[in-house]
Amino acid sequence: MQSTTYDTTPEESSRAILVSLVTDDVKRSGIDPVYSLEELVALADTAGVEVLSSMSQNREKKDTRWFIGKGKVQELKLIADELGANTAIFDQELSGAQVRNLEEELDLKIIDRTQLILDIFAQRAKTREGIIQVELAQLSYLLPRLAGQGRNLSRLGGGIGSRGPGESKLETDRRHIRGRIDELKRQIAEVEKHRAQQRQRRIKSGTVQVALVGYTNAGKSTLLRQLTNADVYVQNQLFATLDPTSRTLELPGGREIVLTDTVGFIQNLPHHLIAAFRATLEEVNEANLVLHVVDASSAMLKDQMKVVDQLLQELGAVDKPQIQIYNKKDLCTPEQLELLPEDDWNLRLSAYDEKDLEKLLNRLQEELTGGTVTYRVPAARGDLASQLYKIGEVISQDFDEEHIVYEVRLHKGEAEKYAYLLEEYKV
Ligand SMILES: Nc1nc2c(ncn2[C@@H]2O[C@H](COP(=O)(O)OP(=O)(O)OP(=O)(O)O)[C@@H](O)[C@H]2O)c(=O)[nH]1
Ligand SMILES: [Mg+2]
Repeated sequence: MQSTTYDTTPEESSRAILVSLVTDDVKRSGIDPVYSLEELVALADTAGVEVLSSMSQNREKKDTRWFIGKGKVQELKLIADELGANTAIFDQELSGAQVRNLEEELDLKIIDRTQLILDIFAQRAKTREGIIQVELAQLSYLLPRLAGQGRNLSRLGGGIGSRGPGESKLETDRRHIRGRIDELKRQIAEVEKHRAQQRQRRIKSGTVQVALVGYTNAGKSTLLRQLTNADVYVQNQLFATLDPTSRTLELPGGREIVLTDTVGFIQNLPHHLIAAFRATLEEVNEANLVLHVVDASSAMLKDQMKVVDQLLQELGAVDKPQIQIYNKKDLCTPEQLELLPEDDWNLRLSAYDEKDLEKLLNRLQEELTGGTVTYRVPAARGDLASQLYKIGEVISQDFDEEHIVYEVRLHKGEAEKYAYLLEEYKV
């Protein structure tokens, strides 16, 4: 089977003007358009695009033909000419027809936020799994936009936004792309199966899993590196991490746990991307404990936490015991620090402060190594057995007349939540 990498080196550097349209829908969505545009600058920067200028328009609704108003299109044309731009990046999703119209009118490469994010992911994808997932997301995004886009893409050559399926791909018909999508889905199903087997093995071996999740650039990889000396990529860039990395970590009491770093979240994360990365993100669902890493110094802290919570909800991981890690404490003003809660479930720290790391380790030790309890469960009740694995680490199991006797070391948070279900089987 042919393998495809869309990670092409830009032939010409992209010089872009960023465009945001603030419609009533955007206002209602609760997304701060100013912050979103700032984030688009960071995304463009991460993708290696030179940002020349940005503009935004307030409008009740988007224009069907041009997305922004016709007058604004002309303004964009003037600015682009004056600054020598070759690209315009829109902060909201465009339809295929809008892209085509804008490209014809402006003679600029037109891309939107989703495409930019997909592009960054394509640059970053290194493992087979990551590459398959990105390609699936790109094709799913492209398929409904295919009509009429081929000409433009082939005309515009390399650079940002062309890391999508290239010219030769676009000459092939939709059926071909659908076939490829099916093939990728099949491969992802295989990946999922493989991951499920790995998880099963880990569960059997009683390994305690802790997942680092959080907004992009919050400091997840830094924490993993600081705690485990893992050689992971830390960058002041968005989406530095794409593929989950796991490392074992020894707690102060000597117990080993597995700590997993995951892909960062962002507001308006393209839907196709979430769908394609489900297998990867599913790791979070298997964790016994979630560490939600937050950049406490960010002015958008609340919004970023909300985005992460929503995504955890979508993944079905919202009920996991979760400790909020308010990271980058060293960058916070005293006023910011004062607003941050601190208790068992909320820790303030700096990933670069040894004392803080010790504090975190002690907290993990406390959370993951509670007391042990013995349960005697009918052998036929597999459903109860799976509950047992949720509330703690099974240290031993013995058969006893159609029953299984489990010795379980309870995880503090989970035990409180689920243990009552098993109360009657306690020995
Ligand atoms: N001052 C300070 N900087 C930090 C701290 N933790 C992380 N950083 C910096 O924040 C930036 C992002 O860190 P990463 O660890 O790459 O962030 P991440 O959450 O893994 O980001 P993605 O992989 O993009 O989701 C880097 O420049 C780090 O050096 C901290 O406690 N204090
Ligand atoms: Mg990272």
